[in-house]
Amino acid sequence: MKMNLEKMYQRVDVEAKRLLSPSRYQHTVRTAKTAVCLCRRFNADEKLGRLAGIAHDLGRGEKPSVVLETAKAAGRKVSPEEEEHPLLLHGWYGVRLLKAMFPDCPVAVCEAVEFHTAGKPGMGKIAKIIFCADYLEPGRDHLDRTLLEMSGRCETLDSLCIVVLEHQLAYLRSQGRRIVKESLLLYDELKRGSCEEKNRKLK
Ligand SMILES: Nc1ncnc2c1ncn2[C@@H]1O[C@H](COP(=O)(O)OP(=O)(O)O)[C@@H](O)[C@H]1O
Repeated sequence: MKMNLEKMYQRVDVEAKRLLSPSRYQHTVRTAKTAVCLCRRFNADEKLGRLAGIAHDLGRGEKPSVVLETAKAAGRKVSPEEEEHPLLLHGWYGVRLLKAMFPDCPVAVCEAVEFHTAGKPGMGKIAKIIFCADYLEPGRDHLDRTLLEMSGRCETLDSLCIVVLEHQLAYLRSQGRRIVKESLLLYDELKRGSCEEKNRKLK
């Protein structure tokens, strides 16, 4: 029999508490709550958003070197950015843990966990919500008034993703960090979509 999403949430919550530091666990709880708010705002399934929120950092408790070795041993293609900064692989690792617990975990939740750090073009609604919720949950140090005001004004989930991505990419560039290709492709895709939307409205 398929386990329901509430039971899955409760089991992942216990696992997240066990695997993560107290502050990282609190971040996952706030991300789940923020995800529920975004699901209501953008008309997505709240139960999926809540589960993906509590699960998104399951892989964050493992040492980055172990995650990198596991990825290589499993035959996953590792990009130069991931090789240099294996923390980027914690979403991939987290999905392995999640699927080991629930082989029938919903695809939308797995996608959200796997791609929550850098995003990827074509990702679905729940993945976009977790991408934003992870960045905008109220405990984040980088939140300032401008970011909160801009986020609050967004009428669509895609425009919220653009605000989050622009903030995140500007920060990474200011630190001289290499940016993952998928983030740039996602950004292009979202910007193209928003131009098409504007053109449609003008017609
Ligand atoms: N698009 C990206 N390209 C390159 N590095 C990134 C990108 N997005 C996030 N990172 C880096 O990956 C690491 C993990 O990100 P994240 O999971 O958001 O960490 P945290 O939850 O601790 O803020 C961070 O060091 C972050 O700077």
